[in-house]
Amino acid sequence: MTNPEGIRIHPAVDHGVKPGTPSFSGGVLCCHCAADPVKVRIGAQTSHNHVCGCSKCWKPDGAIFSHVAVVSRNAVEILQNGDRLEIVDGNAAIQRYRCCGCGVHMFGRIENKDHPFYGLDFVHTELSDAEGWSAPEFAAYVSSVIECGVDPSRMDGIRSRLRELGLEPYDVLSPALMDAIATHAAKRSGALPA
Ligand SMILES: N[C@@H](CCC(=O)N[C@@H](CSCO)C(=O)NCC(=O)O)C(=O)O
Ligand SMILES: [Zn+2]
Ligand SMILES: [Zn+2]
Repeated sequence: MTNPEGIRIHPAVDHGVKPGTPSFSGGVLCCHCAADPVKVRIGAQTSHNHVCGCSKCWKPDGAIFSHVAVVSRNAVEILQNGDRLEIVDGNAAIQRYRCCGCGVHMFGRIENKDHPFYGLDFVHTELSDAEGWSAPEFAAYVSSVIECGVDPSRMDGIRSRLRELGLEPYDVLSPALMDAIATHAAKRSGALPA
């Protein structure tokens, strides 16, 4: 891999995307507090893992993208120090719970039952030291990195690097997820049978 500009997409993919293990069944996410971290158990394999350039998702220092996947909300269990979790933005579609000590987002939850992704929580599996989590499949909200302060002149290089890593860049979500959102909307409007 070339990466002559030294673009740092995210530490989990910067040295190549590692494949997941289909039989993998979960692990424990820990926040970055050195002592007594918040811990959240994810009791299932994740899906739709992607890197996300939006300004709302949590990114580790130096990374241009977050690394985020979804899992059933029923598989998410707070194990310790849940009293340190606070909602970042109660008006957002995804209510992200961050540790008030270190700022790391532990999970994001959708409470609106009409949302196309209701029932799925958003999680950052890099917070677990277990191996086998699903691999990122694409890059979402790529143009949004400009909203986070990336100079627009860097976008060609960033998109090339994403393609080199096998993470096709999209300015919203992948076609499969956009089709799922549109199908949900069509069923609600009656344009397609429910
Ligand atoms: N340009 C905006 C985009 C923010 C955005 O819509 N983010 C998406 C993807 S997050 C995970 O893939 C989203 O669904 N947000 C809902 C929410 O954050 O509640 C920006 O960069 O801010
Ligand atoms: Zn913390
Ligand atoms: Zn995002």
